[in-house]
Amino acid sequence: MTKLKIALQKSGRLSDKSAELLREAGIHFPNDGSKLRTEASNFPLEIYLLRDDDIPQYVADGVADVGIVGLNVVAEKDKNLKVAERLGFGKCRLSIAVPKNEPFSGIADLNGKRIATSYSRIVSRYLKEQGISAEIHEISGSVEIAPGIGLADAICDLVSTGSTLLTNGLREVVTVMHSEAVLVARPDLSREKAELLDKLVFRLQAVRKARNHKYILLNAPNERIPEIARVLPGMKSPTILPLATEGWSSLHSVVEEDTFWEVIEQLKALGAQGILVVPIEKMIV
Ligand SMILES: Nc1ncnc2c1ncn2[C@@H]1O[C@H](COP(=O)(O)OP(=O)(O)OP(=O)(O)O)[C@@H](O)[C@H]1O
Ligand SMILES: O=P(O)(O)OC[C@H]1O[C@H](OP(=O)(O)OP(=O)(O)O)[C@H](O)[C@@H]1O
Ligand SMILES: [Mg+2]
Repeated sequence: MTKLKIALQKSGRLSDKSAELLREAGIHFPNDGSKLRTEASNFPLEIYLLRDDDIPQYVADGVADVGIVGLNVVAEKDKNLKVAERLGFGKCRLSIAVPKNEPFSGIADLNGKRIATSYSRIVSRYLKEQGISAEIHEISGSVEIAPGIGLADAICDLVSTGSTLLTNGLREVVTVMHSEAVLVARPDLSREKAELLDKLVFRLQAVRKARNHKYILLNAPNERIPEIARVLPGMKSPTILPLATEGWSSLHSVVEEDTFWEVIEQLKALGAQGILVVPIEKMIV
């Protein structure tokens, strides 16, 4: 039987969330932390646990068929890979930062400067696009220390909360790219493997949509139902059920996580009562 081979980060920022996403998609596999190769028991999937930097190369070489890795690593390694799905976790940005007291009036200030980074390819490409000529110092980690020890004038590294920059006396001045975990695939998969990839993507989408939506139930006077239904269009239209209390109905729908609180405010203003919000496990539209 054909199996799809997937590469996941062994241990790091993406590991737990990658495994959790597969489990939520109903794919079960043993993960005792020491085995670097394992198999799903209920989906034709073989799992390799690797360093994240190696994943694009393994997928490009056909050692693995697909992989979960940060878009930042995909862009840096620059292999011929297809992004099959954005996964919505591991969100961060790749930014240029300078010592906090250093004046910075624009990207042109980087001309002739030394920039320390682990992302030399992305940074070179970016500086070239911007017409800036700077010296790039490639280092593999602890990039934020570079200006403090006289190794560079600026850095380019991943930022999420900004606390690492703050602790190291740096300030973010330019965002080079936004990143999140993505599922990447080799573009030349066999038909059987491409079908398995489609099945996997379908399941991941169902999990992701469910995570981004909530199921909402509320009571409302019948005369307010049309207005409330406009605020809560749901997947097609809301379900409306009569309550035992004369002149009242119960309305069920789905609401997006991002707009959730604004929608609740509007519903309250429209006279909704007894609002219940529950998580959705899977969502297939
Ligand atoms: N602060 C952050 N917030 C959110 N996501 C991040 C953050 N830092 C990194 N990431 C994302 O997680 C990915 C993995 O980061 P991690 O620090 O685990 O990598 P690593 O140290 O290179 O791991 P490995 O040992 O596998 O090489 C990054 O490539 C990026 O996409
Ligand atoms: O903006 P913040 O929330 O502070 O996050 C940014 C830091 O996170 C990442 O490092 P990580 O903590 O993963 O350590 P690593 O460099 O050892 O991989 C990244 O390289 C930054 O140093
Ligand atoms: Mg790495």
